[in-house]
Amino acid sequence: MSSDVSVELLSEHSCFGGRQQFRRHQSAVTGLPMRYALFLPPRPRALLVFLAGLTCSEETFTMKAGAQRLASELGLALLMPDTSPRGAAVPGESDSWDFGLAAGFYLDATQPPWATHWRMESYLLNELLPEVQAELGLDAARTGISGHSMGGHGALTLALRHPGRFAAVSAIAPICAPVDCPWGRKAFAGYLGPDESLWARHDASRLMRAQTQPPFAGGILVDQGLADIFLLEQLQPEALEAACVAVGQPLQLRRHAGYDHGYYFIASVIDEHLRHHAALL
Ligand SMILES: N[C@@H](CCC(=O)N[C@@H](CS)C(=O)NCC(=O)O)C(=O)O
Repeated sequence: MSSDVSVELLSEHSCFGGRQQFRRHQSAVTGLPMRYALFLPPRPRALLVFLAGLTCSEETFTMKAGAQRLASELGLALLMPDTSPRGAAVPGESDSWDFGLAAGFYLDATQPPWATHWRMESYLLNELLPEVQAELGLDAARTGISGHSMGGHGALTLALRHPGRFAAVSAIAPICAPVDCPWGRKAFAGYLGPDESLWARHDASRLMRAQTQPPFAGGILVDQGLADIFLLEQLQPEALEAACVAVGQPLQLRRHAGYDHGYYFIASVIDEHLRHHAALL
């Protein structure tokens, strides 16, 4: 258990020789209590942050992906943050499933009424991650990031926006070009306002194109199901692929016939993501 008294252990479960914990702590950044899940293998030698998608919480990946068995074997601690602040009672926060609650998009909102609490980027980078890294004695060279859908967007953009903070990156069915898709446009308009020039700073494909040299020498792994109903309109992996080609960034983009957007797909490819990170961290 964390030695930090401000971290509350909500539950703990033995799991593949390690411990699956659910925790809550008070965030100064969001001004709210925040929940997260942490899987601790018997001998943690690296840390993988996994960001979940729209409608999810810290429980979703933890309970559905089946990542703990191999993570335990590889010595990977797994950190699963929540997908937005909760409990702020911002008017309209639960009006739609793709904006507000469980739809934080891993950025800091600048627009009222979101800007006060919806600060997931600063919360993750300046608060949660340093806290967990310090507890485990693991630095950035031993930290990777991955995610699914909105969380894949989060993994790619946070790694690109914060060079040196993550030594490995991967994503499963990520939103690759949010400036050009309905989910991204709705979120960015609401959280960042009407000036679209500011949106590009949170768009993985545009951020990649702006690189002067390939940022991830170890390569990026992306898996995408071809029976994913969100593929064409929302996810657009071809935009990330083209951006990586343009800057010489190695990208392994694997397209899987028959797989949809859900956790059966994630469970089917998660082992290779864990191995990707374990090899680089
Ligand atoms: N709420 C939407 C879909 C939301 C959705 O597919 N969310 C994805 C992330 S974008 C997810 O992981 N959902 C949780 C789950 O499948 O357990 C719907 O019902 O059509």
